[in-house]
Amino acid sequence: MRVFWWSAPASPRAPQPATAGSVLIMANPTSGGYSARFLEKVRARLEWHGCKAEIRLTRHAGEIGEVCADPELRVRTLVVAGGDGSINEALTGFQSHPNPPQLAVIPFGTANVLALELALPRKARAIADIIRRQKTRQLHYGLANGHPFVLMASAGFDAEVVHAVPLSLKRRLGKLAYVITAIRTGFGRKETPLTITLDGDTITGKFAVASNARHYGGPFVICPGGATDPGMHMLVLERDDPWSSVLYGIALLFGRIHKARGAIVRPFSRATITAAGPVAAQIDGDPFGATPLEIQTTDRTIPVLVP
Ligand SMILES: Nc1ncnc2c1ncn2[C@@H]1O[C@H](COP(=O)(O)OP(=O)(O)OP(=O)(O)O)[C@@H](O)[C@H]1O
Repeated sequence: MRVFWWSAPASPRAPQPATAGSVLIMANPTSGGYSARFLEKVRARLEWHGCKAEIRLTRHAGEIGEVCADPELRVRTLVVAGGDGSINEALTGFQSHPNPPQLAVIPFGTANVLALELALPRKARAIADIIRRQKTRQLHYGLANGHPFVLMASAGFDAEVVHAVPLSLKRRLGKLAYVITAIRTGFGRKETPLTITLDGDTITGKFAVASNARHYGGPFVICPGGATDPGMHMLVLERDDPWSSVLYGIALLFGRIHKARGAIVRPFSRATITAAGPVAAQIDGDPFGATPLEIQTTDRTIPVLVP
């Protein structure tokens, strides 16, 4: 068996001394599309250019957040090799770090919407060159019940699917697992009306997503502006019965969701999403409990490496 040199990663509780200017790659080996070979190519290219790079594989959920919150973490660039959930962990960890490093992304993950948002390349060499060149943009993010999110926070049908999708199915089938779970969930569920307040205005709907990004669920555009622009938009759908969900799904595929009947897209600074009973919620594609959600835009940013 081939043993890679990083196969025995250091404990996050006993971080190795790290030099300023160095690169730490935190890789989630359970993320969709994970490839040790790909990581090694990125590392080798960086080292070839004289850039010191260490790879650590996570051993449990939450480890990226722990490493990113650790004040002893003193690297110039923290690279997340994983999906949107892993990136959210890093962002959350950075909230507790006195001087967080800049963020870079090696896009694994089932969807990796942030990689689309930042137009990241898919080739190892090109990604290494982004890390090496150090060109940054400011990544804006919002807060949902005080928790940071970079893509979206939502309540309703999509969050129910995120809660229900079995991990084994997601690992086996990737995005198709969400489609299968959506079909299974869609026919048995009870619709719950949501009340959404947007900077004081109240609207009602069955599904609401506060989007900090242009894309949703893949390369599908749902609102203007992106994660590197300030401000957020709320998309509210009036209906979520199975037939309406299919029609909204088609509109989403064609980038026409904002024009669909019963769809509203509005910019906002502060929003709440409430319901008579708890409705499933998600942020950045991972389960996030249930309503009520209190969402706010912030003027906080972190530097992220871009092409
Ligand atoms: N070693 C690990 N074992 C189990 N879970 C992990 C491990 N490392 C990270 N995780 C968790 O896995 C979750 C999902 O990972 P990630 O987002 O990287 O991949 P994904 O689910 O395939 O992609 P996406 O979020 O784009 O759909 C993260 O929220 C993270 O907490």
